[in-house]
Amino acid sequence: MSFHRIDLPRTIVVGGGVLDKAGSYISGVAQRGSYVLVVSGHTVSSRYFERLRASLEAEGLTVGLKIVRDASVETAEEVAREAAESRIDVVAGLGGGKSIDVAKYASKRSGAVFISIPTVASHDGITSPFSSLKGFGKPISRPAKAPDAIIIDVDVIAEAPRRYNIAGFGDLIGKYTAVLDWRLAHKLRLEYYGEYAASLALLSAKHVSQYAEEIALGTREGYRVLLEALVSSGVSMCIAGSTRPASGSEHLFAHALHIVARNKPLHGEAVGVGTIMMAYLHGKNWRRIRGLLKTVGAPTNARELGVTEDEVVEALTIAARIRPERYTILGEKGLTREAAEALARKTGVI
Ligand SMILES: NC(=O)C1=CN([C@@H]2O[C@H](COP(=O)(O)OP(=O)(O)OC[C@H]3O[C@@H](n4cnc5c(N)ncnc54)[C@H](OP(=O)(O)O)[C@@H]3O)[C@@H](O)[C@H]2O)C=CC1
Ligand SMILES: O=C(CO)COP(=O)(O)O
Ligand SMILES: [Zn+2]
Repeated sequence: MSFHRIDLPRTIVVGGGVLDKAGSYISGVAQRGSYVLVVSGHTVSSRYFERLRASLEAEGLTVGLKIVRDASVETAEEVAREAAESRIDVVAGLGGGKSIDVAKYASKRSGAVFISIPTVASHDGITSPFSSLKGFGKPISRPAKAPDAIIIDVDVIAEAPRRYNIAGFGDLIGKYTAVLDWRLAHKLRLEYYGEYAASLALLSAKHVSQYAEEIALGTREGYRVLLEALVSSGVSMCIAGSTRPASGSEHLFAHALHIVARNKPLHGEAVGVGTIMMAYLHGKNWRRIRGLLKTVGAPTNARELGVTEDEVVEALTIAARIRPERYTILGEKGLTREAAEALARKTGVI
């Protein structure tokens, strides 16, 4: 049997106000005197960094801050270099997917402990052992490491703009088609397929679908369900050893749209709309996917995404070329312009 290694997150703390006790929760992975580099964005660091710093310093840790604007390969390499040169013991990602991906990559490259502290429920990179970076004209997924600790303050998540938290629902709905694509690649290309990882990813999509109305209301219960599902979808990537269970043709569309769109939608928003169209191509109930997205108030068409019809069609035609090694329902050559336009019209995306 071929070698397959699974690294899982070690400690997960979820609850109200846990940001102020972060230092005590990471004492198992970082000793007193350790140097912690917090990687964060402008908005998030101005709101939450001082609270995090106080809680870490209270446990005898030394704390620094690195503000990042993007999750490009260049930024991730720069932070990794700084972390290695300054002999950082712990890298903590505080923020959305961008900050967490850069921190995760830097911790892997520098050999530091990695702490994931999401401030929005917008993506499942919270737990995944991969960093999705932008570079060389297209997105790339780099192996990084599963978090040594994840600290999720539900009060912070509840304060985040609703649009970001609803995007997390879109990222999760994407697992319906991601898993279909993975099975297809297994059948047509004999690609490794793990039933357990696939089932776990699918479970996260089903779980949030069942609670769509609760999530729409923005209740504590709704956030709890959303966060549980994001964490377990990330675990499915740990188990699979790739992002396959969580990323298929709907993600290729989202990545392509990120490249061509002038106004870039959120990752999870684009994934949600991609899922409607890819479910149609798979012969599945795409109207149900659209209905679920509508229930939570997520975008379901180009106008709501803030992109043009032409950008949607363009993204559909280049999607298969974004990651040629990842076989999906889009096939090897992808869609012609005519087929792309017909698909987007048929599903009401344009
Ligand atoms: N590694 C993986 O497996 C995965 C990675 N991803 C990646 O994650 C990214 C998507 O993540 P997403 O979070 O949508 O995007 P970003 O991290 O790009 O954006 C999040 C935005 O929300 C702001 N923000 C975060 N928290 C708060 C808060 N509490 N209050 C107010 N504003 C807040 C941030 O501000 P600021 O930055 O200014 O602080 C930032 O502008 C994509 O690059 C995607 O590829 C997605 C899924 C899985
Ligand atoms: O977004 C992801 C899973 O939700 C990660 O997938 P990618 O490999 O497409 O970057
Ligand atoms: Zn995603």
